[in-house]
Amino acid sequence: MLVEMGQSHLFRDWPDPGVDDQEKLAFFDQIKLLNESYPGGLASYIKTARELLEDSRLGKNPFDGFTPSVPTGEQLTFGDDSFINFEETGIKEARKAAFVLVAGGLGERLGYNGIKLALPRETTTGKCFLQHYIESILALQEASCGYVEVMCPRSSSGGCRTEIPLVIMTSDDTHARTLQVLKSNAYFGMASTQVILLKQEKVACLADNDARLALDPKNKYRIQTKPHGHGDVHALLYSSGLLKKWRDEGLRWVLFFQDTNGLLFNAVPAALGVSATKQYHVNSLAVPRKAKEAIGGITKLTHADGRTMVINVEYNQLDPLLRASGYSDGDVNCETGYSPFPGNINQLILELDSYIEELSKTGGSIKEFVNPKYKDASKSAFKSSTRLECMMQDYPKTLPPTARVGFTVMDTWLAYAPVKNNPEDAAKVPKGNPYHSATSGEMAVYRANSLILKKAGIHIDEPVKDVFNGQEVEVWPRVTWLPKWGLSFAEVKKKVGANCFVSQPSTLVINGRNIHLETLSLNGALIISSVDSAEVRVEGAIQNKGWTLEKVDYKDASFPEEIRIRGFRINKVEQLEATYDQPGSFTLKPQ
Ligand SMILES: O=c1ccn([C@@H]2O[C@H](COP(=O)(O)OP(=O)(O)O[C@H]3OC[C@@H](O)[C@H](O)[C@H]3O)[C@@H](O)[C@H]2O)c(=O)[nH]1
Ligand SMILES: [Mg+2]
Repeated sequence: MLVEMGQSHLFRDWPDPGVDDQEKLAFFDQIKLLNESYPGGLASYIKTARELLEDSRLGKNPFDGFTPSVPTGEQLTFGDDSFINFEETGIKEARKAAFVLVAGGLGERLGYNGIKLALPRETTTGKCFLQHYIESILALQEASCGYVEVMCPRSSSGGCRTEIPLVIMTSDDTHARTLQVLKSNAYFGMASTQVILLKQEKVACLADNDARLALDPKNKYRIQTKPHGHGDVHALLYSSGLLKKWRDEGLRWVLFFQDTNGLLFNAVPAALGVSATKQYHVNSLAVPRKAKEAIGGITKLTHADGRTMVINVEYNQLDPLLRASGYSDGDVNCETGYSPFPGNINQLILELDSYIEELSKTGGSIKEFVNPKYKDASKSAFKSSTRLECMMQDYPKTLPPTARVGFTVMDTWLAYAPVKNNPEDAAKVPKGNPYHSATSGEMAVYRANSLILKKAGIHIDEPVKDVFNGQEVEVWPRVTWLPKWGLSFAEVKKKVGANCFVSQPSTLVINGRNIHLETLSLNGALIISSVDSAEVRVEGAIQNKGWTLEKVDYKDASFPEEIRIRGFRINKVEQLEATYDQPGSFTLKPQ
């Protein structure tokens, strides 16, 4: 096959039989793996690569024949009646959902040495993204089962058996460390069988326009490989057999999400509610997008022949597409101060039946692209080897016109704060655009929680502006809570009274389910923990020196990397710590 596919250069320098035989056999083991892990095998990979490389060489526009325009979608406003209704519907549906986390990426832009899932989402509690995700899914599971028990009380005797599956797609770069974090933390409270790891394989690198495979510079008996992109998740899910198993178990939805968005679960219940209400086959979550922000734009594409689709146009392709379509300024903000195209946050909700139907046709393969960096304008040679890539959000590209494809826009403060950029690059982001750094990711958690409490009626001080690692951010009170404390806005409202106050320098950690803030006035730090069977009312004024933020320079190697990249550490000067580990009713009333 390799010879037929024009790959004889791979063997050209091989010594005679008897020399390096083990290495030669290992070469064929690798070929076998590359062949098996690609839909249609290596021959198909090479054939597609030739076509895409030729298109790239000719400078063909991948959107040739399509005209972009701004699509209309569902716009949600946090906290209004429709939002609250969507959240309630979403929580009911959650027990019919499976979650899929794509976490095979290296995070090259962030440059962190560990896996991104193990990074703290915020450093007040120090809980990592993975723990927060798992606790959020468990909270959804319990809340969703609560509805079942109310609807059919007989099932309550044996408790709710639903376990919402969590699939994590890993790669050789992340697999072992992801498994290790899960195992050493008892899967953060999930059953170990509830979490399924699927490892994506890398794909062969291409050395030239003829799609000759590139040899590993360090080993002439190995082919160089690189990641194929998060689009692999569809083929992996399909070949794993999980989708059909889920369908047989009565599941209806598959929710895809990415490694470092600390706000995502603020948006999940309502977004799922939109999918269920509108019966969307595909629902993409979006936020208002700043021009040139490194997030894809959701775009309506209309072909000359009348076909239309609503699809993500990746951030590096939006500007050229707009320029080629008569928008001479390209990717710019409109009068609202935002790009007219909603920004894709790559949280997709797919309806399971139609997903299986589509994958039965495609096997899960996703439209690929190639992005070679040429040596010069002749486009005859590459600076370094390239490979085919694919993106999970390109899934709708092959759907029939009858498919119900929609999107849901929410506020950025509520739904999106990824950690993708290292401090140096973040500080260079155009003014007014989000930093997407560890600093902004953590500050966004405090801001969102503060704003949610504020909307629920608590008086919260205005934030102060401060600069960490060269990035100016708003610093709100450091408020965090367990997902099961405030899974939805309705839930938060039930637990806070109108006469509460939290000052700007304060820290409030809510570590329990049934904690009611009745008349709390906080100026300092309060860490309150309780078991589920304890009901705690918090009343009165709490005043102490609290927890302060101290600046840390990202170049200061005396601090651990996860602290340096955010530019501050928390100095725990003084706090009131209250723990309720017995069932019963309690009141915390310091004065
Ligand atoms: O091969 C890969 C590459 C990436 N990934 C995962 O995919 C997720 C996204 O990766 P990146 O953070 O590199 O993605 P990007 O920032 O380039 O863009 C992505 O997020 C923002 C959206 O607006 C873009 O449309 C989307 O492509 C991460 O969770 C990463 O771990 C894989 O699982 N495998
Ligand atoms: Mg990337």
